[in-house]
Amino acid sequence: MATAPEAAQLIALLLKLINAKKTIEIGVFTGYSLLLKIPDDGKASASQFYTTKFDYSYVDLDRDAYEMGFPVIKKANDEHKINFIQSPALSALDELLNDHDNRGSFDFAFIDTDKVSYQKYH
Ligand SMILES: C[S@@+](CC[C@H](N)C(=O)[O-])C[C@H]1O[C@@H](n2cnc3c(N)ncnc32)[C@H](O)[C@@H]1O
Repeated sequence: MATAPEAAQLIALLLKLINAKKTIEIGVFTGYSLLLKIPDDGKASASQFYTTKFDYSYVDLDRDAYEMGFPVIKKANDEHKINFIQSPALSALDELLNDHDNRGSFDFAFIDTDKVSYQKYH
């Protein structure tokens, strides 16, 4: 299920207020909430995922739902900015932390995934 519009607007406002440059979203579904997080000058690619300091990464097990929302992402001209990682969240996060440059480097994280694992994501 996608984020409620009013929660999404709050997230977008917070991101603007803190001028977030590096963010991660765990739980993408069709991508509704990811479109809120990318400023006009944002850019990311799969090869940059573990290394850049200016990055917008999105992790989800399910690529099919993301593909369903992809035409809207394309219409917004944001497809080249998105680093979609198809992976279980915990292994993606573990891999991310293997690169010490990533530790403490994210300005914002939106966790919107399996609720029973939330404690493990911190
Ligand atoms: C509530 S939806 C995300 C909604 C999205 N943030 C939005 O606002 O449009 C939850 C998503 O988490 C994904 N998910 C569930 N368990 C996961 C896991 N262990 N690792 C990665 N993704 C997972 C599901 O495939 C689903 O797409």
